Amino acid sequence: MYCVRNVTEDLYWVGANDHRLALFENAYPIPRGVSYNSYLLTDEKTVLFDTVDWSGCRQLLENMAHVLDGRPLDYLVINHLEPDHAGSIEEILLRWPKVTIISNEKAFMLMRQFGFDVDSHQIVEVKEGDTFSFGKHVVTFVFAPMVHWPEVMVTFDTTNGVLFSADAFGSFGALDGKLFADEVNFDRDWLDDARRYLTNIVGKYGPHIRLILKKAGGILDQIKFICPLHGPVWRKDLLYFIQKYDLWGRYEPEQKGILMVYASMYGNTESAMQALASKLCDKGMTNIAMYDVSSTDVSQLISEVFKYSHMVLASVTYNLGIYPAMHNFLIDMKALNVQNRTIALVENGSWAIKSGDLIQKFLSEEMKNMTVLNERISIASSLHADKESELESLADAILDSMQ
Ligand SMILES: Cc1cc2nc3c(=O)[nH]c(=O)nc-3n(C[C@H](O)[C@H](O)[C@H](O)COP(=O)(O)O)c2cc1C
Repeated sequence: MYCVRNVTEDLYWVGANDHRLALFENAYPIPRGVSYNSYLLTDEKTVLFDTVDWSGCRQLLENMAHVLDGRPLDYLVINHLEPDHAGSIEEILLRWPKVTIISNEKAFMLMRQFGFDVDSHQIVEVKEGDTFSFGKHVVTFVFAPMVHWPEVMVTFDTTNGVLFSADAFGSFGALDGKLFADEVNFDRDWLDDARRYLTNIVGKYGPHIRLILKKAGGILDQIKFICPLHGPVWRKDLLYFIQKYDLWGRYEPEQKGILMVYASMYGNTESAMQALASKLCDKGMTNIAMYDVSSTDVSQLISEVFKYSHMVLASVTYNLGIYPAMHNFLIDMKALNVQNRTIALVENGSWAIKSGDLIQKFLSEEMKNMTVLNERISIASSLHADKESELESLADAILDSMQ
């Protein structure tokens, strides 16, 4: 059965939802599923903007057949060549051999690399700022390299203000009918997944996010819809989401609050973190999120890192090193260019306590603009009541640093 929705009068969402995939990019858990968004414009010419993952191809074809209603497909615009969007290109070319493909030089190179037979079809190679008319609708192409691949471009329809934003402004989560961000409680139900999507996938490329925001800044008043390749379409309150992107692209936190992450084998480090959290709450700071590094997917931790201003990292010593899951979290933060955070450390060990120094060294030498507080709690196996004052001082130091 076809499943389409109008974005505007003559623009249709013709994508597919996926609740079966467990790991996006074979890496990120997606318990809420994901959508592959593809859009079909029915102007004097018909135009498909990007395709879907191969797994959604049948749905795409059924949706297209319904909207086209016997008309041919005239143009295929490819903004992003990653297979979760480009996987159905070859099928489109087989079914509509007369279609003209519009994309850029790098994307055409990738199409050939991935084995799509583009050279036996009409192609139009566009450059930054080129325009193209499909009848009523005139679009312009804006390059957005590394958001999230080098060939990425976004297409702006100057006629109706639709921005086809590729992976930018996307989110994990299947749509399940609700196409528009204003049809869901985005802040409550979607923001965490939108942040987890962006920060894990493109977090490393903050400067590139800032560049595309700068380009969009020039035409902000003309953008009426943002149509990303995953997740809801934006037609109201666009600035809410643009401002989040601005923060994430600058590695600035969304909230003053504390992310507490611990690595604990037998529960003593965990117990110390609970005691510290209670002290912080006693003193009035309740915006705290606590995670066990061993049982939390690192993509969720990364998302939380981008949200909160402060962190407490607590780790046992393990074979004279940092506990492996905590070490992995640090490596991930570094890989994604996380910066501008204030961190307090708690370490634990039973005979040679090393984890605090090692984490401090990693944060100071391997990462940028990470402030580590001087106060640190060092636990010999378990935290005893005589260390209550140290707990108190650490809580005070964290709160002072939040002023
Ligand atoms: C495989 C293994 C390696 C460990 N290596 C060290 C170590 O190098 N130095 C140390 O002081 N403690 C080491 N420990 C002990 C733990 O770090 C220690 O018992 C800690 O207090 C446990 O805290 P927890 O209750 O939060 O798990 C090791 C424990 C295990 C199981």
